[in-house]
Amino acid sequence: MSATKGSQPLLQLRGLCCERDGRPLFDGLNLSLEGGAAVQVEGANGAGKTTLLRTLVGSARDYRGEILWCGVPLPSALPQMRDSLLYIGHQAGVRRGLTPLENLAWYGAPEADALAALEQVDLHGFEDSLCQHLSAGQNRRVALARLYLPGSPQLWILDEPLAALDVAGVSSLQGQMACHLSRGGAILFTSHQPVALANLIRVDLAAFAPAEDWEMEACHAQG
Ligand SMILES: Nc1ncnc2c1ncn2[C@@H]1O[C@H](COP(=O)(O)OP(=O)(O)OP(=O)(O)O)[C@@H](O)[C@H]1O
Repeated sequence: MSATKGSQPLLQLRGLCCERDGRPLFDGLNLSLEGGAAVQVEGANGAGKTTLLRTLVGSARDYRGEILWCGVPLPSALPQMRDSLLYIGHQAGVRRGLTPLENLAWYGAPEADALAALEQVDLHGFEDSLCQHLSAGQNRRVALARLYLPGSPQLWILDEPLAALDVAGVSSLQGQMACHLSRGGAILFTSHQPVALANLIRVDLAAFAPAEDWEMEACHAQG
């Protein structure tokens, strides 16, 4: 599978394999992602989606295979990649003891930009409320407001960005993702639900699950 359109992909995975607790989650994962394209990583609970994303952003280093940023392998390319990366993980990175405005300021957003972004995610009127007093969906919106700030990095890696969002929130986010792609950005994200985007490659980790003989061997070892 390939999301490559031009000469040099932004991100390439070659034969990627991740294990946890001695159990292979996926193996032989190949992927290319270039500007203007999106990849949706799918898979059952526990398939390894979050593990994959954490591996790609350099939070987990125990993998086999190669990850390349603009043709240069990680980990040496990690600093360059992080300069062009906006990662929103499963926990969303919202500081619950701060307000939405303070959260965006923590990421360096000027107040005018932060206010505009919070308006875009429909948090007008909640800018100065403590995040610990906001709902799950509102906290997800605080995290996603970073996607609406000007000068967004080229590569977005998003773990379950649609989780906890209502219908209007999903629609707004899909629009923002499409806008990012139209500007030449690239997105790799996980989601259990369908996402309407042009130029979307869907990757099901089940296709890269370990061969059954691994499970057979495990059974024999136990028996
Ligand atoms: N640090 C860790 N130590 C041990 N096991 C781990 C660790 N991180 C993840 N795992 C295991 O790896 C498997 C994959 O977890 P992961 O969170 O990547 O799945 P996922 O596909 O994102 O699942 P979900 O859809 O439920 O979010 C799980 O069985 C999990 O228990």
